[in-house]
Amino acid sequence: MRIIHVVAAALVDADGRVLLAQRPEGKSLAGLWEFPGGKLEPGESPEAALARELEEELGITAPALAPFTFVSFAYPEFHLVMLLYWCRAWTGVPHGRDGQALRWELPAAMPALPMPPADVPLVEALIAAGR
Ligand SMILES: Nc1nc2c([nH]c(=O)n2[C@H]2C[C@H](O)[C@@H](COP(=O)(O)OP(=O)(O)OP(=O)(O)O)O2)c(=O)[nH]1
Repeated sequence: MRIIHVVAAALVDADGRVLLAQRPEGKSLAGLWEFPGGKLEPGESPEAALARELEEELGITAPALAPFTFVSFAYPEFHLVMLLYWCRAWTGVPHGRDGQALRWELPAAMPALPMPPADVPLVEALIAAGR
C-alpha cells in the first residue's frame, strides 16, 4: 500500500475561526475545502514541511506550530496519514499564492462544507476542542 504523509495547519484567529483553502481545479479532490498544508518531502521533518507549505501556499511565516491530532484514512489509491498542527501566531497576511480561495470558519460550521472525507475526524476534534 502507498502511504502518503501530509502535514496541515489549523490556523486560528482571535475569534476562534480556522482558515480553510479550496483545492484548485485539476487536482484531486478539486473544489473541496481543506486545511492548508501538503506532502512531506523526503528527509523533511513534519514541522519544516508545514512551515514550507504555509510560506508557499499562504505567504506567511509560522514559527510556533504545536501538534494537535492526526488522521489515518484509506483512500482508494493510497493511505493518508495527516498530522494536524495548531497555528495561533504567524507573520504576514494569509493569501492564496496559487490563486486558491480562502475562508475563515468556526469549526461548528465545517460539517456543512464540502471537505475531503479524511477531514471529518479532524473537524470533530476541532469542535470538541472548542467545547
Ligand atoms: N493539505 C491538505 N491535504 C489534504 C487534506 N485532506 C486530505 O484528504 N488531503 C489530501 C489531499 C492530497 O491527496 C494530500 C495533500 O497533497 P498536496 O495538496 O500536497 O498535493 P496535491 O494536491 O498535488 O495532491 P494530489 O493532487 O497529488 O493528490 O492530502 C487537508 O485538509 N489538507
